[in-house]
Amino acid sequence: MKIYSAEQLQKADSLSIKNQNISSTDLMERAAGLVFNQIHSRLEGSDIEIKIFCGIGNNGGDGLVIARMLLEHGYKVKVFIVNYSEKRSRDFLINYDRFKNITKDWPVLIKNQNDFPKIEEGDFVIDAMFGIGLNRPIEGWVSALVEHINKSGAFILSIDMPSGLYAEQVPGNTAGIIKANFTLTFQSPKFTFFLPQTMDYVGEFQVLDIGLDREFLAKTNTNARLIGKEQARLLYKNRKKNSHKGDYGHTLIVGGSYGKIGSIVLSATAALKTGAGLCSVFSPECGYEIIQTALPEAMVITDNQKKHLSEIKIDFEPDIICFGMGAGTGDAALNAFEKLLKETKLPMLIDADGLNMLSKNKALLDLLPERSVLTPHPKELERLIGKWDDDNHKIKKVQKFINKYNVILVLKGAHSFCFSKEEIFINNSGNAGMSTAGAGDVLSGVISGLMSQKYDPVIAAVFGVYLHGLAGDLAAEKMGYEAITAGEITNNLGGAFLELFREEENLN
Ligand SMILES: NC(=O)C1=CN([C@@H]2O[C@H](COP(=O)(O)OP(=O)(O)OC[C@H]3O[C@@H](n4cnc5c(N)ncnc54)[C@H](O)[C@@H]3O)[C@@H](O)[C@H]2O)[C@@H](O)CC1
Ligand SMILES: [K+]
Repeated sequence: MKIYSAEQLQKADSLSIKNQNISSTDLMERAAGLVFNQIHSRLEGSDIEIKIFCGIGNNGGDGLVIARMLLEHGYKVKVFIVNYSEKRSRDFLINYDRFKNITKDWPVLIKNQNDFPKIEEGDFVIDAMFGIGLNRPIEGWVSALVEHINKSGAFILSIDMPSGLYAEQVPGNTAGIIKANFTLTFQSPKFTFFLPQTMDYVGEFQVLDIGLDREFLAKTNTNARLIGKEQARLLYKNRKKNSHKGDYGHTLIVGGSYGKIGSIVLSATAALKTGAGLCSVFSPECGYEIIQTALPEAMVITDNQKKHLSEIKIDFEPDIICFGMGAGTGDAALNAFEKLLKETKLPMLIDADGLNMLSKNKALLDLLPERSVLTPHPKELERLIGKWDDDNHKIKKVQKFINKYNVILVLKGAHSFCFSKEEIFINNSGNAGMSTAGAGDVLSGVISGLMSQKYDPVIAAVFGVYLHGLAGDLAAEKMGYEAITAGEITNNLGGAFLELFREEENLN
């Protein structure tokens, strides 16, 4: 799903009005109608009082239409107009009058702190103060009102976006942003819904398709795209009936050190469970029995050194080399890595201590084979590219880095971001139970397994991250978050492939 910018959505908005021969008021009615349906289907006529805070632009206009529809369906509604300026939008004014025409309980104007209403824990609040039109931080008493709402303990539903949040940029100051429990957003999720600094303001979100101009949306390129099941399914490559293990490639996993052999076992298992035809593991000598016992399907080659890597000698050509898990960053391992980089042109995935070695010796970055995949978590990224001021700055730095070294970078997080030169792919699978030791090793194995099957490195990264998250979601369904271990993610990879093609039950 493409993630459009506020500017693109505004353009789509005006084009739709022109091409569909409707007024902007009609479009507002349509958008608000979809919000009403969602609320109505959940509240089912409940007699709870709904407090709606409307701004004076079109987000506020949406709020007024929702208020009218709720009132017409018998809900108890109290509308407050956050009257921060006299520049009311045309559609706000039209809907202000329409609302006043159907009730004697007219909206209450809030003009300063003295007008704040009482909001209690358990209240239901709709936030329709600001949407994509916000172009500067919320200040003064409006910011105090946001705090007042946030502190109330009420359930907060934001319309289009939490008021105070921008669509693309992290605000300099996070005071004055609504902390929503749920956000119903129009046409496209907004980029800030996925950034670590701002995602917590959004709560859960749902996208409502308000039918903006299809042609414009289809031909408009976006900087970022959200990857859910529908998008991931399209990335899957069928296995042919007439095939053998050689058709699915040979993954070589290189890493491990004394006490950290488990990491490469996890990666190798995940590569095989993702469909690699063959998998070899290169480890220090101490890994030999452990790997052969834990994973009889893998072949094992060992270093001359017992406890750490020192020289990576192999007498075959794998399809992908996955390097770094549990390898440590000692001089011997660093030399072995440097020699490997100098000698190979094979596609590579670099993870964990492989990334730390690159950070320790930046000259090695120039030796990376083209379109290698790097999979850092935030700390590893910071070592690699240096500190950043905020999430937008971080993204700019990553983009500069991947262009300079011609690599693909997966930044792991609650929503992992896959950076390619062309686009950012934001992953929408996975859960907090996956924050567990070894989950990253499994991810490297999954992506390597796909690369060995000749998935393009960008697709392998995007698809691998999605599958890994989906396997974690399946694990969570069976055992809850806390009991998920890295091995459980791997155990659910098969289920994740099946889940990709399971049709959702249509309850409508
Ligand atoms: N673009 C679309 O696709 C559609 C938009 N709709 C609604 O319209 C919203 C956008 O409406 P608007 O463009 O009127 O803008 P908003 O309602 O988001 O903001 C109101 C106005 O306040 C002013 N403003 C910005 N920052 C301010 C600040 N810090 N303090 C005081 N005033 C400030 C701006 O001039 C802006 O026009 C969307 O978020 C959505 O809710 C829907 O009605 C349906 C279709
Ligand atoms: K809002």
